Amino acid sequence: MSRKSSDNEYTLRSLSNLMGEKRRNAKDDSGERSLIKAASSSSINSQGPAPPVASTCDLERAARKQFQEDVTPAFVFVLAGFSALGGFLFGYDTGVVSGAMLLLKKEMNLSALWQELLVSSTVGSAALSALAGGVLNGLFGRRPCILLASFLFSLGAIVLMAAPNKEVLLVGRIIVGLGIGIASMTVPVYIAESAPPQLRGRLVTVNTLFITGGQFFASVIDGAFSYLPKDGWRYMLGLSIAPGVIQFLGFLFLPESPRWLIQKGKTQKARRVLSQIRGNQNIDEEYESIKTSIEEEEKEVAGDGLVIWRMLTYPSTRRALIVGCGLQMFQQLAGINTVMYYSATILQMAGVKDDKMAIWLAALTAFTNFIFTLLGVWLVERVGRRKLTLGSIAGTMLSLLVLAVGFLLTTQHSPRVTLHPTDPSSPNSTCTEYGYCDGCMLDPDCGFCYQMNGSSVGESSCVSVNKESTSQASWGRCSNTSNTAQGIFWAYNYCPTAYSWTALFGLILYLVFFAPGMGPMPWTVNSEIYPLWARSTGNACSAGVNWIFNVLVSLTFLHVAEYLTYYGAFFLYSGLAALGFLFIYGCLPETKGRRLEEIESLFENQLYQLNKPNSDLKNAIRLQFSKGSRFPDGDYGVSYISL
Ligand SMILES: O[C@H]1[C@H](O)[C@@H](O)[C@H](O)[C@@H](O)[C@H]1O
Repeated sequence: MSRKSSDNEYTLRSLSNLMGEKRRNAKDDSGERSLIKAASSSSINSQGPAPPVASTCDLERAARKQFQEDVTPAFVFVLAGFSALGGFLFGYDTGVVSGAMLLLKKEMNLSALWQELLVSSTVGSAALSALAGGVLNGLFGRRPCILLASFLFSLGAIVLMAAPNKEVLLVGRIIVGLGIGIASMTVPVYIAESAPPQLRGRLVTVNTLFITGGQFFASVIDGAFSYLPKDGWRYMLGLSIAPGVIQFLGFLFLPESPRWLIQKGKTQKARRVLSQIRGNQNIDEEYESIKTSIEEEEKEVAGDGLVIWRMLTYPSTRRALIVGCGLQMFQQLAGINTVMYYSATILQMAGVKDDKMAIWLAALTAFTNFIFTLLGVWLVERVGRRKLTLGSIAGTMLSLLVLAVGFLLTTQHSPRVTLHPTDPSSPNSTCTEYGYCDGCMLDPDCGFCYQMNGSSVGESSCVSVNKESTSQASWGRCSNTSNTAQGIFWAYNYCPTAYSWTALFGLILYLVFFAPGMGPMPWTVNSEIYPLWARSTGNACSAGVNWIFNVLVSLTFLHVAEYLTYYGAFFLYSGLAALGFLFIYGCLPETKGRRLEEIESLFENQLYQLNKPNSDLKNAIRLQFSKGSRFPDGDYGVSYISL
């Protein structure tokens, strides 16, 4: 018998067992029951074509529902929820700092260098601890790492809340960063290793939903506490203690990953944990398959040396590592954090004049990012990782083009500077020399002060910005924000033109496309593509790459914008997203519905595997149920029954 037909037979047997199981469990008088019965009898009776009693989609839906009822005890959701608090803290602590900084720089009189230090120290230490997290995960397991991360989050929150000076603040931000790095690489792995295959993508993606949820919550807290006359930043930075402590307490009771336990030879404990997280399911088959694959892995990759070195030596893990790190790199190169950071300005450009609104507008952007990540949670098991990521990066690339064209149009229609007064406080200021708003707005020391004449820009000047608060000029008509009532406006970082709305349109389009795919998929895919022996190291490297490129992109954005102008910067990001598309198209296989132990094989002969998701199972079903009737194209998400 050929390999292919024996595979099909195996799949059919699994299908028929599953259906048989369902038949035994099915309740009287259920429509689904008759579907399942018909399916199972035709599976067992493979003599000739069965009558097309029901569409394959109905069958699949029925099977999916029944199967999920059978195998998904609530415990898995509790476990994923507590773990994803790590994602929430990642989002909260990276998001809250922008609002806190507005208050801190006034209260502590922070120089630009200190502001920069307080923001990037967290991302920098996250990069280091993500890399170190690989070793910790391998040695001590996932649970102690999550406990450590939540301890660091809570400790960091206390230090930040009580900080008497900027030096202590810096220590607090570094501690929090160490927590973020460890959580960012451990949580997806822990969820992926505990979830049943048909829910794995969805549950890991929930972690990114929590990241964007944390960012949204942070922006709301920033808005709310910005009204406090004093010490608002202490609440902003300290609030993360609550989820940190909840996660810590929860993880005192949650179990270690069963796969890590099996790898360490703690087989009894592993069986206990598997039974706990699989509820009434028989765990023997899953346990044996994990154990066998670990034993095979150990035989194949036996040897000393650093794991990273062994990963680079084996073609399949090398490819997986390239795919994982590449995805994370392109996620950041597509400019998500720049776009989010710059969103308030983009919205102001589009005509929102009230300065106090800026902080709430940033919340709106974070909310869009959050809501569309939810779409990703819904889509990931329906369309699969590959299609979702490809669609997302293609849309991201187009939206970046729209943003670039929007900025190009605003540059081309940049208003003239009509007045050139002398700055009384600093007569040598170069601001007043700019001829057009465009040059003025690219200079970080200057802003554009203008009067509206109906719908067009009237008298205008370029003057120096108030260093304390960029929402007003240091002198003249725009040094008093109440002048807006008389039609006098201050534009810092942007130029008012009739085309400004195009950038807003680009921003929304960007988030709609980025959030469901490029936001979560790099994390989700990385949690599943490495074999167990390489999983901690693989995730550590790819999370490290994510953080390193995060720092790089945010630190270089203003310089890039200065050299290439804003539209040039967005054209550049769009080009990078196009490269990302080619990379993903060429390298990312579909992992949906497969057991973690099967996924390594997808990287063995990449070209063959890329477009072959679940084809054996599809063929099997097609053979059994659809002779003579059309089997629609596409992936049905039936793969979870390929036991
Ligand atoms: O997946 C997340 C998410 O997209 C966040 O919004 C972003 O700030 C992070 O950098 C990214 O890793």
